[in-house]
Amino acid sequence: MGFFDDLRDRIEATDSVVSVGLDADIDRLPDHLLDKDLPRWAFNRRIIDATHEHAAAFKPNAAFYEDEDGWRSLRETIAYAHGKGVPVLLDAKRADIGNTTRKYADLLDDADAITVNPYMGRDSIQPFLSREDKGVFVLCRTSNPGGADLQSLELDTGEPLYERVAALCDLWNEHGNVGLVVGATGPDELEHLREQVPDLPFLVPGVGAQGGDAEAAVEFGLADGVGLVNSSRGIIFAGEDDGEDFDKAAGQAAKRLKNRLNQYR
Ligand SMILES: O=c1ccn([C@@H]2O[C@H](COP(=O)(O)O)[C@@H](O)[C@H]2O)c(=O)[nH]1
Repeated sequence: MGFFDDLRDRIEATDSVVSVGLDADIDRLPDHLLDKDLPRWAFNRRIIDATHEHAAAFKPNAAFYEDEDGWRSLRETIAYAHGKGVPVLLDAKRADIGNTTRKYADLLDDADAITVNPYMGRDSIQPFLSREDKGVFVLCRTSNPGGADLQSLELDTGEPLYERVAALCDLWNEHGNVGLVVGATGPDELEHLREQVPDLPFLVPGVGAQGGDAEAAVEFGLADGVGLVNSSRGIIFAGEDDGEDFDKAAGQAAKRLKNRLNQYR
């Protein structure tokens, strides 16, 4: 079974396409966790306990773990999520010359899927693509305000660059393990891309804190029912205070998002 088969099973089991983003920003963790050995791990464990029944996947962003304690926290987090039966997508946005990417691809020894950057071309992500049982989500049309600066540049064929990325990803999808990252903040682009590549599942970030379009995320993000709609801060920092109940607030937020998205499935 490949990543997207596992994801389909998980979506069916939880009746959810929610990706819970584990962006465990050390500066936003409740004070009472800061004296723990690994505060980010302590935080994530409680978030996972509170949200896993609503989570089709967990998506830690590597940026929040890139120090010694961070990597230990991330490894514990991934193992714990797996213990709950939840796939883990590492949002790392990696790629480099092939020799270097071969090392980056070791990240997939722990995680089930990864986000990658396509702008160095196929060889720069080939070591990820070759991991047939792992998912590879390629940045296509990102959710940030500057996403259009390069991604929407018109090529000599008249198509925007992000459409060329999507077309290439369709070609590179030899093992059925490729998806695209397309932000919920660009519903028109989501719609065009779904028409262009009907078989590629999307990871759709940008609902929640970034104010993206949840209906479009679901309508166009899923390929034959498979895809992920991510919220990070809107779930894990849903608790407004610094109190003990931060995990309860996260569980409620994950359930609310699941129900909201399910209206459109
Ligand atoms: O286009 C993109 C690609 C990745 N992201 C990442 O998703 C989460 C979104 O967090 P929120 O708190 O829900 O805004 C975060 O890890 C981003 O780096 C994205 O937002 N857009």
